[in-house]
Amino acid sequence: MTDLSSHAAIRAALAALPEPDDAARVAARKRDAQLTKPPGSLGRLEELAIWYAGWRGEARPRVAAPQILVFAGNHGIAAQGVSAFPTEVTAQMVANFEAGGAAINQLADLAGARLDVHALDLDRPTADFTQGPAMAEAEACAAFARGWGAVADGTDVLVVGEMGIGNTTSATALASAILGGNGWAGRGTGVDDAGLARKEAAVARALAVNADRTGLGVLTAFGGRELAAMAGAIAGARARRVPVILDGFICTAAALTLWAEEKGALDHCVAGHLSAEGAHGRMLDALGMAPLLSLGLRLGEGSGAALAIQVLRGALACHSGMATFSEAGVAGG
Ligand SMILES: O=C(O)c1ccc[n+]([C@@H]2O[C@H](COP(=O)([O-])O)[C@@H](O)[C@H]2O)c1
Ligand SMILES: Cc1cc2nc[nH]c2cc1C
Repeated sequence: MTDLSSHAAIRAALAALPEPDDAARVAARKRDAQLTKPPGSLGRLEELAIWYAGWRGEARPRVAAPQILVFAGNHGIAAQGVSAFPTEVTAQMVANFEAGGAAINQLADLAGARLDVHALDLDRPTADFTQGPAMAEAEACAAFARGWGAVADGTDVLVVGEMGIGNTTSATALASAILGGNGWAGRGTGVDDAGLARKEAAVARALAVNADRTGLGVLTAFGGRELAAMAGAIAGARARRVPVILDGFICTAAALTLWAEEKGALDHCVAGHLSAEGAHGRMLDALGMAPLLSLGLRLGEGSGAALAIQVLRGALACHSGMATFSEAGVAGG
């Protein structure tokens, strides 16, 4: 069992994460060059397939066992009037996930994905981070470990999603602390101008009150448990050589904390989509990631990333299934 019981232990685990398999990546690139298409004509699908092949250690892989993890948490900061919805909605939506009634249930079914929902102490919200850290170190580490351990045996691509009223304020504080600058706050579930001003004020106070600017430090200070669990799942997937498709604003903010610790920590991740939450694109730019889809979604739950599983499948169907020029007797390859 990997020790994840402190920031120091998690840092050691992050430093030990595996790199992609170079031989598989080279073989996949060679195969791509031989397929019956003009070079580069499958656009980003080509690099996507080669990236996936490297992480899986196979030159002709397929996605057979996608997993979607949804983590739910409640936030002390929600009491500051930073969301358009009441905090009870977090638990109510978890019940909806369990009954099969949410958007992510439909998209998981469509992708043939296993869906696991982890509700993290919903009746015990994190502390209001305008007063001090949202979590104690041990609490954040426990949530991180829960995420790390939630990746199922046999999973070959992971989507991480979340549900948590107030968590766009948490994600905004993370982005502000790690990337600096202003303008990270957006409308989340649909706050009005006054709500947006409250979010901005809350984040400014939070940054003044919490001094630690390391990735794990800010995750503990501003993160909900669901953000810590998402970070843990993203890192835990890497430990198992499972590529990850990132979802929207909150998921990317959780991922950003790993990047702040180790610049290569997200090499096994792609951005599934561009959220309509205003600053998501800026966050992806900072990570050097281009989203696969841009559909104006701002739901969370892993919804945009779940749709992007099918884009990855398309890339691999072509890469692994197409004939080469010599196999098909097509001239010019
Ligand atoms: O994924 C996104 O980009 C996204 C953008 C805006 C809102 N959300 C969802 O809305 C909730 C947080 O919004 P809020 O206004 O309560 O901070 C949370 O449950 C998220 O899943 C998600
Ligand atoms: C209804 C509802 C569903 C959600 N799913 C993810 N975040 C959400 C926020 C709300 C408010």
